[in-house]
Amino acid sequence: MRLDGQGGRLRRDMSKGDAAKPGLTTGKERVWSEEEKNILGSPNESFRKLLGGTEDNTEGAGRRGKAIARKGDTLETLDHVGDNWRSEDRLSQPMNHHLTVGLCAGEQTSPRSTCEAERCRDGPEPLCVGSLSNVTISVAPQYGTGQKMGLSSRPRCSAQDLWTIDSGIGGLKLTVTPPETDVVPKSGDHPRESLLSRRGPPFLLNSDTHSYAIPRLIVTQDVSPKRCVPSSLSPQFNDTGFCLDVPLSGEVESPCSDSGCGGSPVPSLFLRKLSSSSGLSSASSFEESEDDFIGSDLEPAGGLMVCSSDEHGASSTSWRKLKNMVHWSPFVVSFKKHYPWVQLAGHAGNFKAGEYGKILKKFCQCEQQCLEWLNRDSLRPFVPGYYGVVEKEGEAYNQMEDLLSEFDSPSIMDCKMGVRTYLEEELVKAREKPKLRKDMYEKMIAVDPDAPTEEENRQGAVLKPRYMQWRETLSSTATFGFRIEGIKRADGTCDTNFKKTKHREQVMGALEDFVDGNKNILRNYLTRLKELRIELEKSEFFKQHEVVGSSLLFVHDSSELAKVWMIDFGKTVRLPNKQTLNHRAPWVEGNREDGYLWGLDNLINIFSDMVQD
Ligand SMILES: Nc1ncnc2c1ncn2[C@@H]1O[C@H](COP(=O)(O)OP(=O)(O)OP(=O)(O)O)[C@@H](O)[C@H]1O
Ligand SMILES: O=P(O)(O)O[C@@H]1[C@H](O)[C@H](O)[C@@H](OP(=O)(O)O)[C@H](OP(=O)(O)O)[C@H]1O
Repeated sequence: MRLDGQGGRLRRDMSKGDAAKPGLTTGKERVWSEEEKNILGSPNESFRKLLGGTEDNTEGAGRRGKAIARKGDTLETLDHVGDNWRSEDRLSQPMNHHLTVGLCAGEQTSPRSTCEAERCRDGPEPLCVGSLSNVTISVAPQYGTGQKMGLSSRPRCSAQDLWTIDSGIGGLKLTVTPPETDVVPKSGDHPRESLLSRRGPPFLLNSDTHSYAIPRLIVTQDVSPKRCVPSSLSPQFNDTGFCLDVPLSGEVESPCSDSGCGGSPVPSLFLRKLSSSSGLSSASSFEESEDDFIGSDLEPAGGLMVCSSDEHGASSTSWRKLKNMVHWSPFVVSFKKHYPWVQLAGHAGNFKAGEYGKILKKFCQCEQQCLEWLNRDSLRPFVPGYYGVVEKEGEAYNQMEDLLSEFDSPSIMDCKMGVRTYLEEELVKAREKPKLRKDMYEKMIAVDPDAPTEEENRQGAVLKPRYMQWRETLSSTATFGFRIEGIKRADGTCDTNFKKTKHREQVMGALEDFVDGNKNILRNYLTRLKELRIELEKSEFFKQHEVVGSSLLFVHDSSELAKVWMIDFGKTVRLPNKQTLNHRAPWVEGNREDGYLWGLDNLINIFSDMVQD
């Protein structure tokens, strides 16, 4: 259930300390919705933004309520009495932490017992839960850097304190959930779906109207993500196929998999225009307006898909993106520059254009938590900057750095890393609840009509792990621990026909073509890959995560600037019980090794050979 200001809720007026008194007025509790992100308070508080709260509309009681608001870098709880909101407490919100808010209001006959039953006690910010559900607000990283969070004016969460506040709104208490919680949703949950439809995103930034976060209030019963336990079962899937009598399905759930879109990589390009900035304008001139986009959602990605390529080769494009450029010397001069945004691989419909230099990728909790962590990890220079979650047209997106923005007519390559492309938990799920995939069968026979077993031909479908394993062995994933997913050359042509690029010579040929024989670019890539390896070997994040389906994005341009970043953390999951991986050991189901570093070693070897040749 989401608090959206629509539904009123009967509640007992606990005012004047007389909580248990029968016959108290009942009224409607109102919760501020996203649309009610008013600027509150007096003029000198005009930067305060309401994040969420409750209002007691008890008849005769006047308007009373409590809310959480943001002002500058601090969060505040606000008391609302009569027509005015006043600031009550200031909270320093730790970066990247989620706030859990307990609304102590509702039909409460025994506040004391509720208070005791829940974790209302002295100590660091009790989670104060009344008869209403918890509310989760998440806060964007830019919210502030304080380490401790204060509480409302009632630091001791006694029953008396709780239920005698103001007009009877039981209190609005905050607690911090550390970010180091496990990120894997409980088995059976599709994280993206569960987040968006079951309990809503933990926080949404409204990209259209604000340059900073305006979280929504979301009611949730369960604020801590669940983890799937690795299977102790031995592998049952192999290349010989699956002979299970199972229903056909368009989807096998997996973290952040977007099966609904079919799963086919669809190169697409955003065609967009950024608002022009004028001469000596300030930072605001960098902000783009959605209205400035050329065209709108003509294809599922939300941008314009003007380039596509298929299994059979390249296609050229007529795309372009306009970007504001500001030169700071000797004068600030702005002009528009054309550069492309291309989605080389991945699920169609996953991306939208974001603010200046940023892109939006469909929200995925795994990815969000990884990006948050990675942005604080030693791997920071090798991942896109992360800018929180934004909402656009009713959907949640992770906002991240557009890695193409610093390049001129970039050449791009996506390499999927690791020896396997499915999580161990996907195997477990597929065993427990096998679902046949007709779409995957069709993709399979399009590449190799002889690949399916007789059984699979009869069924006209395959299981996802079977398809994934077939893709791995057909390409260089199984033999080298990486595979090329797609290449976009400087001339705009795209190629995603690498499903059968398996052998070293084939890989080298593709790389040679990608850099157009330019040894300097190869050398620059090699340097960057080696730097990445050093950081990966040091990284705490990397040690503690099973990294599956993640890619390295290679980008260079004619200036010979050549960079590599890690992208796609939709299937990167934290290991339980302080387990760590070395990312080079062979995978045996249960050990969760992913072969990422082994793949990187091989990639580095290939680049080294090519540089020397
Ligand atoms: N931060 C970024 N900057 C620029 N381009 C990006 C960025 N992230 C992704 N892309 C582009 O989008 C493509 C797909 O990205 P990504 O792998 O994250 O998507 P996905 O839909 O999760 O993929 P998959 O289906 O493999 O899980 C990349 O190949 C790249 O072309
Ligand atoms: O590249 P192909 O041959 O099109 O195959 C897809 C690819 O393996 C994706 O990585 C995978 O998504 P995940 O990595 O998110 O599982 C997708 O599964 P899906 O269709 O279930 O989304 C596959 O269909």
